[in-house]
Amino acid sequence: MLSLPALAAPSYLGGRRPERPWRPGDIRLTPLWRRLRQRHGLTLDWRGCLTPPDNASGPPALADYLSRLRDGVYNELSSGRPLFVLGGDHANAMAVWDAAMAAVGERRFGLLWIDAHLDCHTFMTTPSGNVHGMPLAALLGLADPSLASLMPGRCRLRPEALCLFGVRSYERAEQEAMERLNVRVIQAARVRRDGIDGALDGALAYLDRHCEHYGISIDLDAIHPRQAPAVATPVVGGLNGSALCQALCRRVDPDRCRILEIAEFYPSLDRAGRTQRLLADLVGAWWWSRGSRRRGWA
Ligand SMILES: NC(=[NH2+])NCCC[C@H](N)C(=O)O
Repeated sequence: MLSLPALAAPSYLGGRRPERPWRPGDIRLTPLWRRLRQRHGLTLDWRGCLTPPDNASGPPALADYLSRLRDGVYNELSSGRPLFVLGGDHANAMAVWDAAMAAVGERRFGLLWIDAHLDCHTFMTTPSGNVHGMPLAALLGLADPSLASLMPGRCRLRPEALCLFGVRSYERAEQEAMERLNVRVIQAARVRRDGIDGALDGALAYLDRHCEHYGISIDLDAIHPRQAPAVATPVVGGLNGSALCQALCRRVDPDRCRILEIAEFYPSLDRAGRTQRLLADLVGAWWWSRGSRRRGWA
């Protein structure tokens, strides 16, 4: 049994609906732990669990949370080991990827962002006011003052080192922002047309040209809502979960990709452990990609 360094970040402060924070070892998450162990030979080596204080809400609480998360991720990555971060809503990404860029070097780092949404709003353009729809704007340096005040660090993601994958729901303003920066966006329709292997090959070949190391951020709503119901903002027509796992396992380069974030996990919305099992398979696919044993890391 191999143990994978992991951080729990069950914050829903930037999300659309509240959710009771879970903890490592939580009995409600048994399908996840069990599948990881039995199918993938993995246990999670919990390096920490960052929970927001009870009844926390509003921007100051979120800013405080993100800064703790950023420090937690940064400390883990400084050890040189790989890391899996399980969230919580996608506002967490502002902390996770800031820390990754600080640890790895901003100019060497890229990001594969697998998501139904573009998550590139600011407080000036958001239709909902939810910060989980804004992390990429913050990371790309497009934040308005209110969004900037939530940011836990100063790193900037280079637009050419970002590739979005599986997108199918967005508003005009964020689409324009992405187009202005010339960010590579591979829409879900394109994935359907080219096949997931071909489309993922394209995404990773693109990142290979623009960065030395990359992270992967998976918003569970990228996947078809029938397969991953435990999300707050489901969108029809998602990626096929098991095909995505297989493609990741075949294509991700374990030497260049050391950090995986899985976000928008709302355990209370799951049905019969479906999302949890898929989540375990995504983690397994990443960890064992290209038959890697990730030697020298763990
Ligand atoms: N991380 C997410 N689930 N993002 C969904 C964002 C939905 C919509 N674009 C909004 O800003 O409200």
